[in-house]
Amino acid sequence: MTRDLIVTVNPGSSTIKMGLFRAEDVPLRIGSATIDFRGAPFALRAEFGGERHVHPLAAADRGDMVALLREALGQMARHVDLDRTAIIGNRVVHGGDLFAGPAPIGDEVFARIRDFERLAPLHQPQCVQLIEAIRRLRPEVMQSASFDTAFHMMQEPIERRYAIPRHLHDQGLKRYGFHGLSYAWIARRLAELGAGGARVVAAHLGSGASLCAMSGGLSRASSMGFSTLEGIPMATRPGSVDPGLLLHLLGPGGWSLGEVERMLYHESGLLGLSGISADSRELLASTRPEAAEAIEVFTRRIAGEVARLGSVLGGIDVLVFTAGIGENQPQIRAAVAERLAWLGVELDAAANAGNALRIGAEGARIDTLVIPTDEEQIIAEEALAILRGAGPGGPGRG
Ligand SMILES: Nc1ncnc2c1ncn2[C@@H]1O[C@H](COP(=O)(O)OP(=O)(O)O)[C@@H](O)[C@H]1O
Ligand SMILES: CC(=O)OP(=O)(O)O
Ligand SMILES: [Mg+2]
Repeated sequence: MTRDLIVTVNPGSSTIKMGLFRAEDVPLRIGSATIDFRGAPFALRAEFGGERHVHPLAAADRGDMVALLREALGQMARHVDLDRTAIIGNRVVHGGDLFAGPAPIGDEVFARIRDFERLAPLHQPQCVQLIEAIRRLRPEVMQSASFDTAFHMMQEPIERRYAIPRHLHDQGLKRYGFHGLSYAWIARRLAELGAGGARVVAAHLGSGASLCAMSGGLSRASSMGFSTLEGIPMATRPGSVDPGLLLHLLGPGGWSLGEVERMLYHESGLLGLSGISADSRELLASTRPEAAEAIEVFTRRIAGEVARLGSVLGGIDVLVFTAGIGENQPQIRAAVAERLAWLGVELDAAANAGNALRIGAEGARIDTLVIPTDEEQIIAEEALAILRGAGPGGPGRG
């Protein structure tokens, strides 16, 4: 049988997004499926050949990834023959400094991926469970890992330093940055649009959110650092907070480490600020002042980070919005743009309302773009490179 399919698996904080590609010279997407954890029962939203399907899933618990994945693959197999799968490409959020590119997942690489579980507790454990579940369900299929951190490894070393004692940096307590697969896609699209040489700040605003300064198609700085907590507020994460606040909770406040961790990963951000919802769509639809306040903190912090990243680049030519919120929420883009008018950001209201590619006003000093991200395409291409033995790899390949 010809094995001509690539399956991609992208575990995010609120969804697992899967892609199906035909292994041509450039992998061609033939379908998508998303396991959505927002709302019960869990559902698989799929699209094959332009047709959309919603399959409710019986599995009600993220804890049993084998059951969940078995069911999801079973539903997908109604649309496509999964026995033709040549490789499954996984998004792995944290690769530390060990992986500058994709790697085939053998025992050694898998062990290294597991070492980073504590550093990305919202993502890495789920990703480890998925890799294990695939090994159980499809042991004959090769798996590859595509790392969020890899794209940022080209940053100048000084960008990756915290102002803490040098020996801690040497132990790996440094800034890594995430959403690199998304930024790699954005960098490629910018090159296609003739903006490959521009000084760019890209804002990936999804459930997790970060910004990246890029020039020459490379990452120069990121708002996220050591873990997926730093930077701007997110759906349920606060972004940067004064570390003194955490010391206070852990000391005089009497909180346990687990309680602090839960607050930081699950109870803060838009959810914590509003007390209403982690979903920006619900906050924009709400008339409650707490909802407006949450959106305002979010947009102020995004604008502040754009300005900071601009200082790394020595100026900004292009501002890019991407991911769930960045691609679909004109009000949020408009509020950020308004705060950056002094820098030369100005939107065309109609283009912004229509989520157009070019949303900047004619003649504005900074071009503002909406570029839909495609992490799955990057994962599929890296998986194909691994399959063909051309991937750069990490330690202990295979
Ligand atoms: N039309 C939309 N479709 C999906 N998500 C949207 C839309 N509009 C806004 N969003 C926001 O985007 C977020 C999800 O973004 P996404 O990039 O898919 O996140 P993740 O990959 O982290 O799960 C949701 O929390 C929601 O608030
Ligand atoms: C790194 C991260 O926060 O990812 P996501 O936005 O997919 O949750
Ligand atoms: Mg995501």
